[in-house]
Amino acid sequence: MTTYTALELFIDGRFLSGQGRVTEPVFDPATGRPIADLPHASAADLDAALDAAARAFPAWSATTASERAKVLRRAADLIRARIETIATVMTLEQGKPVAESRGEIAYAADVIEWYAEEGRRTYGRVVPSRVPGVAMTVTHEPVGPVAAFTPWNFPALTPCRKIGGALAAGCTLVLKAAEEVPGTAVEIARAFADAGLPAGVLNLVFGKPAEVSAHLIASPAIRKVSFTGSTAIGKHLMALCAHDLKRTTMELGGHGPVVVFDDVDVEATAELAATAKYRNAGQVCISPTRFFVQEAAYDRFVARFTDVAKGLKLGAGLKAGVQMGPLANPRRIQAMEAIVQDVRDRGGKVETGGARRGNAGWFYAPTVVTGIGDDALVMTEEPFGPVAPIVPFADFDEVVRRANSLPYGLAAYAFSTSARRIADIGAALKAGMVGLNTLAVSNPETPFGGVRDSGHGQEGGVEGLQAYLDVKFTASA
Ligand SMILES: NC(=O)c1ccc[n+]([C@@H]2O[C@H](COP(=O)([O-])OP(=O)(O)OC[C@H]3O[C@@H](n4cnc5c(N)ncnc54)[C@H](O)[C@@H]3O)[C@@H](O)[C@H]2O)c1
Repeated sequence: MTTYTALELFIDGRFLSGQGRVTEPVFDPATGRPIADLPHASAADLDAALDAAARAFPAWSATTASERAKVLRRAADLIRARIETIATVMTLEQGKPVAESRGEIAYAADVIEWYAEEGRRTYGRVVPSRVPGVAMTVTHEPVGPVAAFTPWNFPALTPCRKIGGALAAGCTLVLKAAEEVPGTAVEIARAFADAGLPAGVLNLVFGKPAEVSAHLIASPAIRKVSFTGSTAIGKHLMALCAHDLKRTTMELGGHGPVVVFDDVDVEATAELAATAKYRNAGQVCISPTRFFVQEAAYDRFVARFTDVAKGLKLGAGLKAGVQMGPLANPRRIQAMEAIVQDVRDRGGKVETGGARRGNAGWFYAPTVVTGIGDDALVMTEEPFGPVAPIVPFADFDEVVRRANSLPYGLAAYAFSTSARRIADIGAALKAGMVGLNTLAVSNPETPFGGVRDSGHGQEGGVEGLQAYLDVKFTASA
């Protein structure tokens, strides 16, 4: 019997159980059955978390960056030491293959460690003065208590990006993690508590998303909001933040174009693309999702991509050898059914998949669709699931126009052996992250974030730390 974890809130340094609180069930997406009850924070709990974050802020922001780094590094080490436990919890609640869970958790620990180090390098600068006798400096100060909202697709990495950046900068945090995947967030909070993080610096709450976000963002204590999720909710939260001009980081949806020119090794590129597309069952904001393949390479690309899709082993993520798990919630199943029905209604072709798999759980077959125009739903709406549209193109200018035609701008990719062409398309693609002859665009050291409807602000890299810092110019005579 595989064990899950005790679900609790974490407020002002204390773990609080569901006793006396409203709860909601958490499901195993591989079976569709409930595995635990999640306590919701009451309004009083949310106020306690806000109060704790506000009270802890003066002392935590005054702690030296190197002292903060020690706590962060200890938390990263504890997360690494507990990787098997946390990976099991994550796979049980989210569904992804346990090898993917392990990889994500190791990466999350690296992110915390990176922020610990980078926090010690927030130097500011001395500016050559125009006014004799007046010294001019630019320094950075933590923005204040932060409210953060994380989704269900990366239950460890996304919270750790926000926790790492905020804490390293000297901010305190109230985190509302996704209700689908609370166990991983609780395990992360335990690692920070065990690492000696002072009470109130990190608080973890759950509840009805709309109610919790409205409550937290309305608090004058909160000075910054960091959200990862859909564009529609991001816009809604920004409107709430406008009231008292809270700073925001918005990491929203994307629909990553992949442009494949006909001079590449077609089969190898198709294998790479398909493997990346179906990772985490396609529930990745930087997934390669709109495949534009030059005409001469098109048929071979579709054939090899489809072979990879057909060969993937589906199943519960804890089973050995499983390459793709279930979708994280039934909403994604409905979304896949709607976009594939739209393909059929338009006379498009389903090369493989196009249906649910199995009698239990939320499995959807790895799917490839062709024969559609750029106005098909699957081409205009982020699939956020295992459905891959592949369409042909003729020339450079045409494909640039089509790849840039959506309001999104998170990740974009291109493959060619021509150095000139790859440089040209890299410059032409409108996105916050561009992969040229690679699909790997996420590292702790590099900025992660989008443009236009994909949001603004970065997590990761120097920029990810600056997101939690205000700038102060001082002139001193
Ligand atoms: N950028 C990402 O990494 C990412 C991750 C997960 C989901 N998404 C987007 O979400 C869509 C599907 O996910 P969904 O069905 O959960 O969509 P959704 O829009 O209902 O929710 C997206 C996320 O926001 C949270 N949320 C919803 N309403 C909220 C509110 N009022 N205040 C604060 N948080 C709120 C949810 O708990 C969830 O984690 C996808 O199509 C994708 O665009 C993006």
